[in-house]
Amino acid sequence: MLSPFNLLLITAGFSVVMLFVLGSLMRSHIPGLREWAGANALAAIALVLLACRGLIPNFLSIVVANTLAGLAICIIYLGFRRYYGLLLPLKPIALSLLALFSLFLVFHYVYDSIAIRTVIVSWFLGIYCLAIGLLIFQSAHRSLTLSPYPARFTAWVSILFFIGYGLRAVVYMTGTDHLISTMQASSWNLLFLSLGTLVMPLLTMGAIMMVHDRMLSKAIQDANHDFLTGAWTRRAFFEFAERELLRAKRMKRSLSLLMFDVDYFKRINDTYGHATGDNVLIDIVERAQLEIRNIDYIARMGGEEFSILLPEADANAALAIAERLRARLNSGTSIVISPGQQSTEKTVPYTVSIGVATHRADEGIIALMHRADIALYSAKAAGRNIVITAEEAMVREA
Ligand SMILES: Nc1nc2c(ncn2[C@@H]2O[C@H](COP(=O)(O)OP(=O)(O)OP(=O)(O)O)[C@@H](O)[C@H]2O)c(=O)[nH]1
Repeated sequence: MLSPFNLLLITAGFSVVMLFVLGSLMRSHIPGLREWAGANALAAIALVLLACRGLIPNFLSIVVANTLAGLAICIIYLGFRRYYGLLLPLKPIALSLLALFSLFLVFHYVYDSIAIRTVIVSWFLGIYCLAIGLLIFQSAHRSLTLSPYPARFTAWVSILFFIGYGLRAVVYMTGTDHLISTMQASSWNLLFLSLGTLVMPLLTMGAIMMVHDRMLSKAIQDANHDFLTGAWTRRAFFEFAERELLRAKRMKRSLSLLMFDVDYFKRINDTYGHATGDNVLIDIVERAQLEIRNIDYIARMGGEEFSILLPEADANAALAIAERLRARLNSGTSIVISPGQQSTEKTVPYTVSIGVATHRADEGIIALMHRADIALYSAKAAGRNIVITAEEAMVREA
């Protein structure tokens, strides 16, 4: 039967269930999870204390229970701040909780009024819900997201709860409903308690959706980006290449490909160490990014081999970009070498060889890559630190 007692216990049960769901996500180490779990544990205790009204001392079922409910919403709010990497305003939050606790003491032991206490706790919870909603709306752009839906859902749910708590405060401030006990089965009380049962589960569900979204975005980001250089991975490259090839065919536009490889990279590793070799790879991608347009894609295909896909670049444009790139990378790089605490800077000379191919009608991406690859090998055979086109490579081979 729908009674305040049952509603409070059902909500406590929801919070316990949420604890298990949050627990299953803990190993993702996404900031905020600990706070949300802590808040649900506190909410479950607060709700059981509230439900035990009359069975346990009033101090526990009124003052402690409501302060714990307030603490739970504060911690949920802190969880969202942590999720977005924001500072935690612990002092104002502690002060607001102290105020809540003190007001409950006053309006129970000095001037006993359940209506005033209800108004106070409704404002308290409502304002924190509003703060959560506004925080998410303002901070959503800070987070790596796949879809805006989880954050929007959570923010709107928080705003709706703010409205619900505001209405509850108004109803008891104006005496629209005359509250004698929290366990009173009046329509207003049941309505607000029912609404209250949804707060923790829905805010937690929103948080879980946001955690999932971040986990998925991070997994996709990791799968698509080379961990060392930040360039696209081979996997991502093929995706883009297929898409750009279709677009080039459809729009009858050019598409070119550069394949390049560091010359004598093994020697660089052997002379300066593997860490310096890594720095050379990072430097290559940083410099190449400056040379290419924002519609181009640079990918690390493996080891010291890279590809650059050049949409809307014909053979002449591709050759010009390749020459510019070769010249830029040929200038040697200043690399900070950090043995222990001391860091020294030295110039590590390196060069690259580049093969260029421009898409031919009815050619697939594998065939295009193959021709660029042959051009690259031809550049290596020609002495390295040189750009060779696929057409030139064919002439050289003949
Ligand atoms: N530092 C570093 N070295 C790598 C990485 N991946 C591959 N290598 C090294 O790159 C070197 C490639 O050597 P080779 O294939 O002989 O090519 P190369 O010395 O550049 O010679 P050419 O390509 O013929 O000019 C090997 O020594 C690999 O160990 C990496 O992520 N970091």
